[in-house]
Amino acid sequence: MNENTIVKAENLDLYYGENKALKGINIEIPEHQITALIGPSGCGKSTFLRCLNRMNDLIPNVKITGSLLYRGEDIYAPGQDVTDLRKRIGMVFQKANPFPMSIYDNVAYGPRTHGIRSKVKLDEIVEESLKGAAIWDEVKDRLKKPALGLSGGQQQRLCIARALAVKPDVLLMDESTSALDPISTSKIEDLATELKKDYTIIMVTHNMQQAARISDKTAFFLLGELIEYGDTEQMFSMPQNKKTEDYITGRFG
Ligand SMILES: Nc1ncnc2c1ncn2[C@@H]1O[C@H](COP(=O)(O)OP(=O)(O)OP(=O)(O)O)[C@@H](O)[C@H]1O
Repeated sequence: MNENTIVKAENLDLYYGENKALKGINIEIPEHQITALIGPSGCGKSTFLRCLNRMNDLIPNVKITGSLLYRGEDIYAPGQDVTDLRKRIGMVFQKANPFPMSIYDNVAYGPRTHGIRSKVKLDEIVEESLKGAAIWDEVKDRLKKPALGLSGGQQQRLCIARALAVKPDVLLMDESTSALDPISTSKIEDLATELKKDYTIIMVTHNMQQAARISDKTAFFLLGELIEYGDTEQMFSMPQNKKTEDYITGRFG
């Protein structure tokens, strides 16, 4: 295993009932980089992402075989503490999903769940997380106002702040900009680039330009298989596989 590998899958298969959605995935994802997962609809990108913090546990009839390691630790080990795993591997979804409560309480929610009660400490975490998500200046005077009153782009950055508040190690982003306008998208892209200093980011995107713009590594999935994985620059300039080339040049997908 490379020394900077944070996530490693070996022969990972996933079945939804009879349907095999991931087929023998082998990948080593490095820390402090942005890894983009690309591929046509239904090829298994979100399924793979959800394996990493065991979001698939919530779906009935899922069977997983092979191995999936996070910092050398088996994500699917019987004794795995899933709450703790999800604290370390946080997720931001496609659609912003703030809780129907104040901006402050949205961000303080995770730390409170993990037992932090001190107001001074919570104030500090809320400010730090909102700054980390590049939304502090826009909301600092309305922290007690409902989060649902924010614009879509602001709500998504709030969700990123909420994810950062529990100090995760890895941030999973599932098409987190697909519902946003170009300005909000560009803010979140800048943010992701900024955040990789402190976090590892693994993102699903349908936007090829986005993958090319901000990711360091790209993984191309097709029908449940990982077809090609490597440095983004190399993949977009000189793909090794004909199927990758066809996809990134827009010949299918
Ligand atoms: N909850 C589920 N139950 C059963 N099958 C599912 C479930 N979620 C996904 N699948 C199936 O698994 C396969 C992969 O789906 P997945 O959502 O991972 O693809 P994707 O590449 O993320 O697609 P998209 O880009 O459209 O989000 C598809 O055949 C899909 O129908």
